Amino acid sequence: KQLVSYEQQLIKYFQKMRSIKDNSKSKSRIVLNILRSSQRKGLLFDYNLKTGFILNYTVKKDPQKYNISHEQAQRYSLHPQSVVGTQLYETLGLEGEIGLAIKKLKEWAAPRPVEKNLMTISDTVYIKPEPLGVVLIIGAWNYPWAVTIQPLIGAIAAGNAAVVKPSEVCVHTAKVMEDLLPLYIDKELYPVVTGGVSETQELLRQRFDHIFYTGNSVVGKLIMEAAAKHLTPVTLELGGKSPCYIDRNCDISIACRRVAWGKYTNCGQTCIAPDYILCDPSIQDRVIEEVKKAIKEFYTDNPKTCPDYGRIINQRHFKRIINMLEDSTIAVGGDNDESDCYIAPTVLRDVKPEAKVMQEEIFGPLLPILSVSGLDEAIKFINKGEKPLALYVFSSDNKVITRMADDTSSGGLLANDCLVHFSVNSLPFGGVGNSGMGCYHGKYSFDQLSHLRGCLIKQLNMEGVNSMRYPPHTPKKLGWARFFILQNVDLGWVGRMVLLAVLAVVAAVVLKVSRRREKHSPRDGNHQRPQDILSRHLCHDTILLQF
Ligand SMILES: NC(=O)c1ccc[n+]([C@@H]2O[C@H](COP(=O)([O-])OP(=O)(O)OC[C@H]3O[C@@H](n4cnc5c(N)ncnc54)[C@H](O)[C@@H]3O)[C@@H](O)[C@H]2O)c1
Ligand SMILES: CCCCCCCCCCCCC/C=C/C=O
Repeated sequence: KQLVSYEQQLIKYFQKMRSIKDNSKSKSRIVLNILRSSQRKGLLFDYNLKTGFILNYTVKKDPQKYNISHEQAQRYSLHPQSVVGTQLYETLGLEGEIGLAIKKLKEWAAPRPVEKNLMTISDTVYIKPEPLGVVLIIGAWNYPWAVTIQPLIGAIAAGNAAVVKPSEVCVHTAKVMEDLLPLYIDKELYPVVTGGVSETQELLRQRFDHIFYTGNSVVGKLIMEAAAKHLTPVTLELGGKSPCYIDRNCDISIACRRVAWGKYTNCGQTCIAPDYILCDPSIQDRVIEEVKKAIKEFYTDNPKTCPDYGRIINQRHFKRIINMLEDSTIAVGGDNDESDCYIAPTVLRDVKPEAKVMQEEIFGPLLPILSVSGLDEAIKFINKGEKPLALYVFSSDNKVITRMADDTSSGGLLANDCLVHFSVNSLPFGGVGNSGMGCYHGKYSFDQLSHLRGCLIKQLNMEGVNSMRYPPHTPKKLGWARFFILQNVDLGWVGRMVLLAVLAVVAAVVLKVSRRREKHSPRDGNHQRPQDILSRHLCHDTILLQF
């Protein structure tokens, strides 16, 4: 029944949409105008429930079609990962996010009651999440589905329209996205705009209600600058060098297998890949041996022919990464082939902080090891740099983990593993400082792309209670105000009813008493403390006890 009514609403809505004349100047302005007018119709929320079903249906019930896009992607080298790997790292998470949004949407979108003080005890006080309007989503190339569609799920759930701008670097994925998305979600509400820097800049000249950008920090600053012109809020999902401290006191073999997985997945082109290892020099050789073993276990003796080992996205990035090898000592790997954008899983030993590889985010399969004398020095080193997107610590000693958590700051912190926090949708995902601002995943995406509107609904009765805030202001009234405002209450349902009754009586009595006194005394005469009035006219102690 509900779906039929959505259907009817939609038919009416699209009829109206079609009648909107295409008279705007630029393409992006047309898109924005359409989105704005549709957003105002207030139909998005209902519509999105249905969209959610469709997306879910597509993913879960039509795997053949779903897989074809991956095979197609693979055929055109859309993504430098295996077909299965793409699903594991990219679309599995999306399925989870869609499922969660559908399951929780009503709960997330419902008004959220908040704590009240005595002043507002009889009012309805709540937060009402509402759509922001039109969101611009600018994706990056390294996990083009995950980092573009995941924010889109949040935007849809929160009732926004969204312009999706996939990265031009993964040119074929962008094309597939442009072709496929309109098959599943409405192209008028969620248009895909492809193109490079100039198209993105043209989009950025328009006024959006939120910009969700994933990419590097340099462009992040440009995005923020453009957004500032319209006071548009931004979410910046950036990168940086994510440190990995391996404590002497840990199972080095397991630690290194997990680090190798985190580093070499997608050929190191992961925003949260462990960028470099910090460890005591006494365990360096062991670390190298164990990482080497893990590389062989995951990618065979010849990673170049292993379908699970990726390639660097393009030759520009290939050259950038190879240049970083210049002043460091290779302990494992190092072989490469420019024509194939191949760089073997590589470990660098005894790396100095001044080395080239330590000057910027690596974003490739190089794993430098730097010596530190222990936890203190590791913390010092980490705190000298920018706040990273992820921070990894491997130790069997919980005190080491706690100290690392207490004495550093980063977007996320993971102990004894790598990457997996990205897949926990109850955790906020995002950076801090140079690694970004804002966060998403699960409910955090919904909240990030909603306006959390504070609402207080009062009735027009009980005016007596308000006299304490109306002029003339007197110390006596201030005393009452202090009493009513500073006491937060959470009495439960029964307690609230009792308190309400008591307050009504108090208010009535106080009002009556003060009116009688005002009749008999000058305007700013003897001040009496509220407590005195109470104790004289009511059973003071009983009331305080109830409070
Ligand atoms: N925090 C995260 O979730 C996350 C995820 C993936 C990647 N990253 C980070 O992203 C970086 C890699 O991505 P990238 O920046 O190479 O991706 P990219 O080159 O694909 O750029 C990202 C987006 O910015 C746009 N863009 C590029 N230059 C622009 C300009 N001058 N003006 C306006 N828009 C412009 C592109 O069109 C693209 O859509 C790494 O630093 C990585 O750590 C972060
Ligand atoms: C039981 C298997 C769980 C596998 C979970 C894998 C999660 C890894 C996530 C990788 C990161 C994907 C998106 C990254 C964006 C940044 O570049």
